[in-house]
Amino acid sequence: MTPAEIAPKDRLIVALDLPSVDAAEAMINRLGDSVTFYKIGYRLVYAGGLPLVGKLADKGKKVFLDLKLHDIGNTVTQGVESITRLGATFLTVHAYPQTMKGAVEGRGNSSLKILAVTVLTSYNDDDLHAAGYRLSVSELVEARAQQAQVLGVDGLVSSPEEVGALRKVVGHQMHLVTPGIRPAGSASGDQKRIMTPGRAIAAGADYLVVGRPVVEAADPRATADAIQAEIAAALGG
Ligand SMILES: O=c1ccn([C@@H]2O[C@H](COP(=O)(O)O)[C@@H](O)[C@H]2O)c(=O)[nH]1
Repeated sequence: MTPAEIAPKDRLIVALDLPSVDAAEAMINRLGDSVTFYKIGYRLVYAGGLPLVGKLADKGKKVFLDLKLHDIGNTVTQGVESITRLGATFLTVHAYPQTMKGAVEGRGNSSLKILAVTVLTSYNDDDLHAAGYRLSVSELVEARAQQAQVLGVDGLVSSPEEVGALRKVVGHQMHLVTPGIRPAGSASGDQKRIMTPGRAIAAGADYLVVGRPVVEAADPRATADAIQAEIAAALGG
């Protein structure tokens, strides 16, 4: 599927960052048919949520498994080989060359897509420097994107701020997936590189990941519907 063919509704990925499988299932029921794509990350996986990947896939939902793997290449390859059997659509790894190479090998010809996390959206230039990097966020994101593309990675996770530049680097062959999304007026929390849903789509993002603004909303379904309407409007729909 080319980016232009992705339906507006399917571009919203709701992060199920909830404390238990029961809480996640309750949220999925509340969101009903308004949300088609979910992200499962550390919080839910370590609370016993991994089987939800298959359950959601069986219900026709897509799942982004946000495990952000990073280890020696052989271990990553073997881990990803196991993950190909779970039914997820996307899996994240950190954008280090050995890690990305191992993940692409492990994914093989399966339908699982590997996304490389370029620079976490909670980091700014000062945070990168404090972690020992000499490059700015935008320089490191672009360098890692180039490496990811050469290694055969399927997509990139970045903030929406980098999406315009990334399109010039990787064209339309890679999925661009952006957390750091904040509807106007919502709290940024620990996110430092943020954009509204409409601006992120206009910048060229394929998929938007939204957690707290939806799952902590008084009315999660109405919030998800409003984000999808903003996405459709930005696409000219
Ligand atoms: O760079 C990254 C990579 C992953 N994430 C994840 O996305 C969601 C965002 O949640 P919000 O509540 O909307 O901030 C969360 O699960 C992160 O682990 C990211 O934020 N930035």
